[in-house]
Amino acid sequence: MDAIELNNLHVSLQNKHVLHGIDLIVEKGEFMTFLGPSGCGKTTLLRTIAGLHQPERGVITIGGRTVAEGASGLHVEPAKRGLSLVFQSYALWPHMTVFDNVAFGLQVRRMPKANIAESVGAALEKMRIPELAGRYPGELSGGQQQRVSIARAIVTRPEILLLDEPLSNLDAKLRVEMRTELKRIHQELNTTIIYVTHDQYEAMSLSTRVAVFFGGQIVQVDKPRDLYKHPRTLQVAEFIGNGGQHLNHLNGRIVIENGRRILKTQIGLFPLEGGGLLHEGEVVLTIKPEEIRLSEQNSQDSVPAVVEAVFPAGAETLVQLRAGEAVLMARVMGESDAEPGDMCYAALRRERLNLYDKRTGSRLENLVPLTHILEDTLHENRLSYSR
Ligand SMILES: Nc1ncnc2c1ncn2[C@@H]1O[C@H](COP(=O)(O)OP(=O)(O)OP(=O)(O)O)[C@@H](O)[C@H]1O
Repeated sequence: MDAIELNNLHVSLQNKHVLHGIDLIVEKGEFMTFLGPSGCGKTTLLRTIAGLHQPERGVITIGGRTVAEGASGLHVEPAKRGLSLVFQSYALWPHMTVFDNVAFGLQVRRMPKANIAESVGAALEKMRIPELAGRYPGELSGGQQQRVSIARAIVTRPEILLLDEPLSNLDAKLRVEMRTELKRIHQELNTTIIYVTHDQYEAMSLSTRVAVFFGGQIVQVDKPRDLYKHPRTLQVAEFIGNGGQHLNHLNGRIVIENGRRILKTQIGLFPLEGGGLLHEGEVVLTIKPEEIRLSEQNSQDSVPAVVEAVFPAGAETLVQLRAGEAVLMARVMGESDAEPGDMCYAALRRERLNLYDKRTGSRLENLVPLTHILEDTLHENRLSYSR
């Protein structure tokens, strides 16, 4: 059974229409991340699932049970939805010890004292902080407080754990540490997790699937690697992976010549395979810097290039190339011995190129993979390409 099903959810807050028709199925045991820029509605959706907001339209089903319905006004209260919510701000009670903070939810449920002690002990153990039981929140570091807030959320053994940017108040080192902990907790508890973040790295490294939000809508739901390989829109492509930093964009045009569709770009001509966009039109070709390989050898998939600049950055080196009329950024692992002025070939991974309709920003899914570049037309192309 699916853990959560959202059907055509619309949510307004103080007369502001924040969520515009959300459809989503979260499967049992998933680690689903809501990813998107600030203000796109991720937290609002999380809180609506938790029962802190009521949708004006649409239906929320948790474990097969309808817990909210806009049309009828049905609203199951948060405590009866079988889920726990962890806030960015930890929200611990300062006047209570760690033990009492974690025990609170069990005391409310009138669990016998001995069982409470056992459950709290197990939750603190799971978060690797049993020695902190007697301390007050004010005596803890940010990372320790966040561990306590997660212990408090898992102590009731919820079916579903909702985490709202739980790592955003932690410093970089603690974030890495807690990310590892969250992955472990998910594997050990096998709980369904919904996680809100605007950090692509967190989303990619933790999730089984990622839902990408823009402007109150979900624009793509995919496994991290599929999202990375084939963002569905240009907007998503720019947001994913380094926030789109250095993503190479090439303007191009699809033309039909002798019954064949040809993509004309500043770096060459590409014959196209597949369906989609049957007419001629303006497109954008995106190439990730890590998918350009520098080579001394020419090949079917490479274009001649000149090194313009080299930017060593420790674990990787960015190499700026000029290919035809275009500037391309390539990312090379480790050090590179390339030097400005070097002639080389930029080999492209064809299956990783993405083509987008320039007008709508949508990916032309059926037009990839591209077949090899027509080398004999490169020269002609440079002369004839015009936007
Ligand atoms: N209580 C509220 N009343 C009115 N508008 C609100 C309220 N809460 C959020 N909003 C608005 O709803 C929109 C979505 O906010 P939300 O907090 O869900 O975004 P988010 O994607 O989680 O952003 P962030 O990453 O900054 O937390 C924003 O434009 C915000 O200003």
